[in-house]
Amino acid sequence: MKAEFYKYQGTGNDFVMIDNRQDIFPKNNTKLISQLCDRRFGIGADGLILLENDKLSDFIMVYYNSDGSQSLCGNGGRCAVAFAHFLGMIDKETSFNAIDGLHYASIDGDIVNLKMGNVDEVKEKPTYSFLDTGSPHHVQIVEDLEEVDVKRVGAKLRYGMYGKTGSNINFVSESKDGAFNARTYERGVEDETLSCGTGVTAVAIAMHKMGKTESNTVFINMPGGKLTVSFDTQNGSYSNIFLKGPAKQVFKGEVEW
Ligand SMILES: N[C@@H](CCC[C@H](N)C(=O)O)C(=O)O
Repeated sequence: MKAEFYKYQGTGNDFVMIDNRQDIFPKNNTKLISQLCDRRFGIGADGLILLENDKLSDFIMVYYNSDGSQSLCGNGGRCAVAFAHFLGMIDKETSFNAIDGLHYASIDGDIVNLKMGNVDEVKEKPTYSFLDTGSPHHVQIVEDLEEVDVKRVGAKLRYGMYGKTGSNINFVSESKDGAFNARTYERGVEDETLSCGTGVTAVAIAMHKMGKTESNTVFINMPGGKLTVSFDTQNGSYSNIFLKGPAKQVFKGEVEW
C-alpha cells in the first residue's frame, strides 16, 4: 500500500500525520508505527497521528507514541487541527474527538488554541506534583534545569515510581520574566522530547496550585519553543484550560507498507 503522509511539528514535538478517512492504515500494526517513527530507519517522529471521520464531531484524532502506545497528545492535537484545516475539513473553529473525549479548538494562521479536559485533582507531594491532563504527568521543580539528565532521571522515575503504566516526567524551574522553563521525559517515546503539550498544561496547573504563580495565564518555555496555558480555577479544580502555540507543516511525502 502506498500512502501520502505529512510531517508536522508543534514547538518541536513532531508527528507523522496520515489522512485515514478512507481507513487505509493498519492500526494494529505497532511495529509499522515504530518503524515509521524511527529517526534512522523511517520518517522519524515522536508520534504518529491518524485523522479519521467521526459521527459526533469534525474528525477523530488517533494518536500513537513512537512505540505504538496510545494516550492523549496536546501538541499532537494542535497539529491535527492544523492538518484538518490544511485538508479543508474545518474552517477557523472545530470540535474533534480524541482518546479522552471531545476537544474544542480554534486556528489563526499557524497558532492553534486547544481546549483541554478539566483537571479536578492535583496530588501535591513534598518534592513533586502528579496530575492527569489527558496523559499522566509528574511535575518536579529543579534548581538547575540545564544540568538535569532528563533521559536518565526521567526513565528512573517513570519506571521506578509509576510501575508498568508509567508517567511522563516534567522538570521545571522559574524563569526571571515570570514564565517557567520546562523539560519533559515522554512515556512512549522513552526519551526527552523538545516539547509536550499535556506536560506543559500539567506544569502550568501544578505551578498555580503550588502558589508559584497567581496568574491564570502561564507562559512556559520548552526547548522547542513557547506555549501558553490559560484556565479558570475554583476550589482547587481547573476548567476552561487552553493550550496555545504554533503548529506547522514541515514536509510531505509518500510511504509504502
Ligand atoms: N507529546 C504529547 C504527549 C503524548 C503522550 C505521552 N507520551 C503519554 O504516553 O502519556 C503531548 O504533547 O501532550
